[in-house]
Amino acid sequence: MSSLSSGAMIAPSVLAADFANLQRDCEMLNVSQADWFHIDIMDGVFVPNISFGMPVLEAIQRHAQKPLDVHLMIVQPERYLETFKKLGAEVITVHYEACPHLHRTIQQIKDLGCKAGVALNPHTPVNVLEDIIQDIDMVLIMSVNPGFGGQKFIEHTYQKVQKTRQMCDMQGLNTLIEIDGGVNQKNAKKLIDAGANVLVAGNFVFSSENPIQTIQELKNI
Ligand SMILES: O=C(CO)[C@@H](O)[C@H](O)COP(=O)(O)O
Ligand SMILES: [Fe+2]
Repeated sequence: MSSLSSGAMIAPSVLAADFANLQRDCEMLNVSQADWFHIDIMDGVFVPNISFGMPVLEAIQRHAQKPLDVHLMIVQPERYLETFKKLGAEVITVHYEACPHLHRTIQQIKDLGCKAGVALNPHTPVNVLEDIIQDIDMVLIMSVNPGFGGQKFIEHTYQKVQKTRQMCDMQGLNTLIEIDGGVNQKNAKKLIDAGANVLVAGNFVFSSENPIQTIQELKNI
């Protein structure tokens, strides 16, 4: 897993790729400066949308040459952790709001040899992580309501990033902070300054004229 001394890791969200040209888009990400492939799994229950499931992930795995960062927007994610590991997940993120036994779920992810992330919806305060932060590798802060790509970035996110970074610093932790939703060139620098070190970008990358260059520009921030 790559990391940088400055700037942020970039995880383009495959949800915004052209599914009729998935191999082409995976190969584009392979040659780009992207660090991870961000994979959004939505079940139509936890979020009001269904994205894609195992067969599509299997196809992505065949072509992706970078770590798969799997964002599970599903209820009872513990049912499928092993399957996602088999399908190439290196980072598995579950939602705080979907896991009544979060500590156990995190242990299950780590026992599989994956990095464990916890995602927070926009309305969930970061202090709910106080007693789990030392056990996780990444906090994913949703900067839109989960379920759809292409939404408008929620400005309050900067404050949540700062608070999360402070919480990590106070406990001497180097936890990754990933921001997901509406990320673009305008908000990326402020997010990094606030303490983010992984930026997910879907539409900003895939709807741009030159996605490779767009990723490079985000990477240079
Ligand atoms: O998890 C989600 C949405 O629920 C995201 O990963 C989106 O797929 C990001 O897409 P953009 O907002 O960058 O278009
Ligand atoms: Fe996501």
